[in-house]
Amino acid sequence: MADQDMIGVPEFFERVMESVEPLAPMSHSLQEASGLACAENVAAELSLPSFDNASMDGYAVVSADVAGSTPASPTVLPVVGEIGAGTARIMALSPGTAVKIMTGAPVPAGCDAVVPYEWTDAGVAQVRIDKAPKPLQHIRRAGEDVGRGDVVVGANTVLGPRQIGLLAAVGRSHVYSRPKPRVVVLSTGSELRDPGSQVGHDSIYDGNSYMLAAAARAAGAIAYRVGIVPDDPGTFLETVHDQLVRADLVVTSGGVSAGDYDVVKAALSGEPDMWFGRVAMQPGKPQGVGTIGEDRTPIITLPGNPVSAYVSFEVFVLPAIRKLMGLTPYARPLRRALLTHPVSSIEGKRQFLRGDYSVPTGVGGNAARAAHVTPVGGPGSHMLGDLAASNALIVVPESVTRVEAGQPVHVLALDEQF
Ligand SMILES: Nc1nc2c(c(=O)[nH]1)N[C@H]1C(S)=C(S)[C@@H](COP(=O)(O)OP(=O)(O)OC[C@H]3O[C@@H](n4cnc5c(N)ncnc54)[C@H](O)[C@@H]3O)O[C@H]1N2
Ligand code: MOO
Repeated sequence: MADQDMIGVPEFFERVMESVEPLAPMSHSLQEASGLACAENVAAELSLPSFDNASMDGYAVVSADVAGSTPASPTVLPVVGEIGAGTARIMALSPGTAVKIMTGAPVPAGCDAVVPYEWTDAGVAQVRIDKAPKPLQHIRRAGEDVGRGDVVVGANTVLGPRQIGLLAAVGRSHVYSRPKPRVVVLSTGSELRDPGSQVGHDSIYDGNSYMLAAAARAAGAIAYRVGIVPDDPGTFLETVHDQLVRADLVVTSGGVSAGDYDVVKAALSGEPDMWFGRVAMQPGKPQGVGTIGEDRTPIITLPGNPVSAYVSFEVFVLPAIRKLMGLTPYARPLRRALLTHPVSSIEGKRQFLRGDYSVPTGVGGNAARAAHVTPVGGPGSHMLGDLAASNALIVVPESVTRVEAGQPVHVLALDEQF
């Protein structure tokens, strides 16, 4: 039976994405910039290498002086000096002489090859050369890697280790990039207690705010776990407003369904920008999104059942965090896998089932090498043990009610970096 009041996952996704905009770029030190999206085209202010230098420890020579050297017919040259890496003094090499040189040291003027130690007797006052380097051999030429003025990192590039290394190598200490969003996480429910305290038959530990804060950090955000707010709309509103000063995004769990104490809905339904409703998915049906406060800070209100909260985070909050960070794609990419056991699903809802996803790395035929996914546990949205035992969500489309073993399905690989 079609439910008129229910919106589809793509529609709710759009609502969530419309509530967030990429954060304004700011200058970050290279240490801080790791994992951020670059917001400028960085042009190298110097070339790499920035001067001709030795690629081997050995002797700087004029190649013509040592041409034809062999063990049977070696060349012997006087060693007239030594240049280590970090030596700024420019030395010139006179023909018929050799200068000891270390890897990375600037080659002296006139030198056009370096003879590695292994091709010599490693002499100090004079050196016997048993093998001839070709012209330019063992010399790293200025600019052969990066030219001065080259764009070394473009806008929107994610600043990973290689980019950070390159920026440092061309002398940049800071880079304009989009900051990590500050995500305030709070959980609602008068039944909730902090781990480490006592629970009775009327109370449970607050797993969600820890889980969601950890998920926000894993997504690249700075997470502030506010913790538990009781089922009192006044206290909830006061707590949220107090947090807005340090929030680029607020994420709540619980209090959004049809119960008598659904505090989040009760507190926020008067807000002009808020939308509460039902989304055609399982788990994760009751949802809310909007903005709050003078700065219109985005707020996403997730359902309280732990698996519902986690699935909703993966499907909606993670993409919102990535949009704030300027990271694309926003949503986790779907992967294809063969189902090892049949699953059934509810018509009209997109089902997210827990699974164990594996990509074989060994040899074998196509089927043997294909990724597989095994369902883990049932569909219950309270099954946190099964969630923790899984590494993927199996996505069953709205129109599908059963998928047989051996059939391909889409999965969200939860630990995949993208
Ligand atoms: N009459 C109806 N009842 C419910 C409906 C409905 O449509 N009609 N929807 C169900 C679905 S689906 C979900 S999902 C939940 C969502 O409810 P809420 O968002 O209001 O969440 P709560 O009622 O506060 O809690 C639900 C459940 O999760 C536990 N919980 C909550 N917070 C935490 C936490 N931080 N850590 C661990 N566990 C938590 C809570 O104790 C409840 O058991 O509503 C259904 N009901
Ligand atoms: O839609 Mo609820 O999230 O199934 O438990």
